[in-house]
Amino acid sequence: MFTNVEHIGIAVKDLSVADALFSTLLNSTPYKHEEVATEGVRTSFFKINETKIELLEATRDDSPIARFLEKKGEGIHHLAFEVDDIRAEMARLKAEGFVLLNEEPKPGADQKLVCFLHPKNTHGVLIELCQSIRE
Ligand SMILES: CC[C@H](C(=O)O)C(=O)SCCNC(=O)CCNC(=O)[C@H](O)C(C)(C)COP(=O)(O)OP(=O)(O)OC[C@H]1O[C@@H](n2cnc3c(N)ncnc32)[C@H](O)[C@@H]1OP(=O)(O)O
Ligand SMILES: [Co+2]
Repeated sequence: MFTNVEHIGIAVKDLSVADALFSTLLNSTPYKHEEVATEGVRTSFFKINETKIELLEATRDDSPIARFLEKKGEGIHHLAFEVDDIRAEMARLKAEGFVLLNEEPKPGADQKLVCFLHPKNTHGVLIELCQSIRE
């Protein structure tokens, strides 16, 4: 089951520059910085009540974020939803014809298992499914 919007992912060229802007904008500071080497990204997370913003900078030229920036420039990169059972949702969505970009849940940032759906089947929006990893 989809339970809530978990975060909005924003691709940025320079994380420290974007951190400063979003800190001023939100009158807040990031609660976490985390590198996810498997994705070739460095992230910064802001939280306002239950709303999370994930800023993403590429750490490698072959990172999805690097390619996105190359093609589209900075901007909203993906919409992440929290799910209660990522494997069940992946099987359900695959059966419904959505294209899973990873066949197995993979480690994400902020203590999550994640899966991405190809934007060609979701009206041009890259969708991420996130399930919290129980401590
Ligand atoms: C996991 C850590 C963290 C977390 O929250 O835990 C993250 O969120 S990490 C985020 C970075 N990782 C990913 O995005 C993984 C999933 N993404 C991919 O597999 C690729 O980026 C993919 C398949 C979406 C696009 O791959 P690529 O850029 O190599 O292909 P193309 O350039 O040919 O793009 C194909 C087609 O899709 C359009 N596109 C690409 N990225 C996006 C996007 N973010 N939103 C919407 N559309 C996107 C691109 O423009 C092409 O469309 P076309 O009409 O053919 O030009
Ligand atoms: Co994300």
